[in-house]
Amino acid sequence: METRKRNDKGKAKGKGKRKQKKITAPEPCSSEDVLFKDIVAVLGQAEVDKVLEEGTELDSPFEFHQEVELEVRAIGSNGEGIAVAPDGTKPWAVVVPLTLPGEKIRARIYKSARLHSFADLLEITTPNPALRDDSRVKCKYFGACGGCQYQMLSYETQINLKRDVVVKAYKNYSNLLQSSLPPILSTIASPLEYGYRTKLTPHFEAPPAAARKNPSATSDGKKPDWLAIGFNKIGTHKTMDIEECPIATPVINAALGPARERIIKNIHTYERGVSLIFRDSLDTTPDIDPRTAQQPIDKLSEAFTKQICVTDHKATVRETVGEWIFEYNGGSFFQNNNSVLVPLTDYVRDAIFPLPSATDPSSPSPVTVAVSVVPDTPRPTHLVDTYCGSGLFAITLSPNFEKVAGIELSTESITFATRNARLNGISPDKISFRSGDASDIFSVVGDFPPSHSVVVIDPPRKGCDDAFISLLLKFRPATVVYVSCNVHTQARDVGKILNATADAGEGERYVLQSLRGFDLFPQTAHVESVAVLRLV
Ligand SMILES: C[S@@+](CC[C@H](N)C(=O)[O-])C[C@H]1O[C@@H](n2cnc3c(N)ncnc32)[C@H](O)[C@@H]1O
Repeated sequence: METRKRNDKGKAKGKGKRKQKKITAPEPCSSEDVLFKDIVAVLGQAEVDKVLEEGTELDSPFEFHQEVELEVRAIGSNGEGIAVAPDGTKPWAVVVPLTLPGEKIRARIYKSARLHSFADLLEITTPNPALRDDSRVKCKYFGACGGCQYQMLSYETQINLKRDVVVKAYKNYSNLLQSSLPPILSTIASPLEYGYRTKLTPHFEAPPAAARKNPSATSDGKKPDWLAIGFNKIGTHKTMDIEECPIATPVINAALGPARERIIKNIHTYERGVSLIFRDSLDTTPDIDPRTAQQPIDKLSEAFTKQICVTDHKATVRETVGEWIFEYNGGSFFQNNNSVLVPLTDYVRDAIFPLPSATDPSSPSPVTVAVSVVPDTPRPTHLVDTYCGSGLFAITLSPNFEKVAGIELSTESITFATRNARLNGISPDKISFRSGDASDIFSVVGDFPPSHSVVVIDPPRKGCDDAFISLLLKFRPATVVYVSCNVHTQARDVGKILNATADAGEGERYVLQSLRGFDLFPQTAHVESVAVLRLV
């Protein structure tokens, strides 16, 4: 993390001199950094430069707990409204959750940082009816719970905002010229707007010592006032009590009540805080023997229609994605919105094997193309799924390839990926998984022909490290599909890949063929993004 001493130029010297504050620039691509870039866009670069030059970027014009009247100018990539300090004050932004551009608000300042303060919303004095309709809100905790930001917006507006996030991310982090970016397509909607989350992780703190010593005080079934089982309150690390969550699936909501009752009854037995897990799963009691599993698995049998809620981090969870069956460990990674996984995996497949263009005269019927440019590359035959988890992309895309290799850090996920391949009847001669750092895969795919290979990249939020990118560039697959839960690190990494090959010869240079967001988390500001890179 970059730090520098504050420029105290022009400040009183000697006695009474203010102690120098250390200015810590946010970690690049962190949510603070993303917010700061949004703030600069609102205040204007020239104004910001002036304040930075003066060295007064930490001198908030507001007192702690001051109430201010503001007009919101923009909505940031993290979902908060960004207002500016009233006329006559220095250029200064105020970040207020749950507010929308054009709205006039009253807010109370609670924290200040570089060129901005954070404030709690007190009142929306003039709402923006073109965007806000509070009757859309489906959750009684909305506005207090930190989970959702967008329930007052139409779903179309949410989708449009998420496209803007992708656009801004590539402008701010890719280090690419606008001319090297394809038109950023509209964000693909989630089929379910509520009731989609297949995983919930509420938490609670340990009881106070007095409650542990006096179990009778908590064993009457009534929830003590000090106990909150739920999620963080907006903008805080304080837990708020949550009895239901409308973005979670009905199966999870049905399990929340009984689980809460058990915890309340036994709370005196807990010595530490706990993070719970609720995962929507198919019934896992009928075991499937991978050695005898046939494809397609008979999903019409009861085993594949009865749903349960898994609440043990170590238990197996089972779900289907179209025709494919997946099992994974309750505590391990799996995408949290099942409804969008067929559209997502189909999209990746269609991006790798583009359909003929609607304007293509050889096409028998008009079809929609998934991509903007279709270079003449040989049909891919080999797939490398990096950061593969329990094999989502490797397995769902496997029919289109002769050979598939996956790699993933979690040995548990790799055990499941291997089992999932067997459950789905894919031969071990065709598909293999190994545990390790993603960059290790390039030492074992030496027999994959790069010109016929696709590398899928789906890393955690921090993106890829430089070692991975340099080995990827050495391997130089014809196609790279980068799926990301953090479009800012994706933009950074895609920029590195394109810039590293910008001066390369024919067939050695990557272009960004298509880019678009996917909405895995409706009602929140989060956006997933898929970038398709091709060698030209
Ligand atoms: C966003 S998830 C994607 C998983 C999978 N593609 C899916 O869609 O289910 C990222 C995965 O990367 C794994 N991971 C994290 N760091 C890694 C690394 N250095 N090398 C390989 N895998 C890593 C995590 O364990 C996690 O399973």
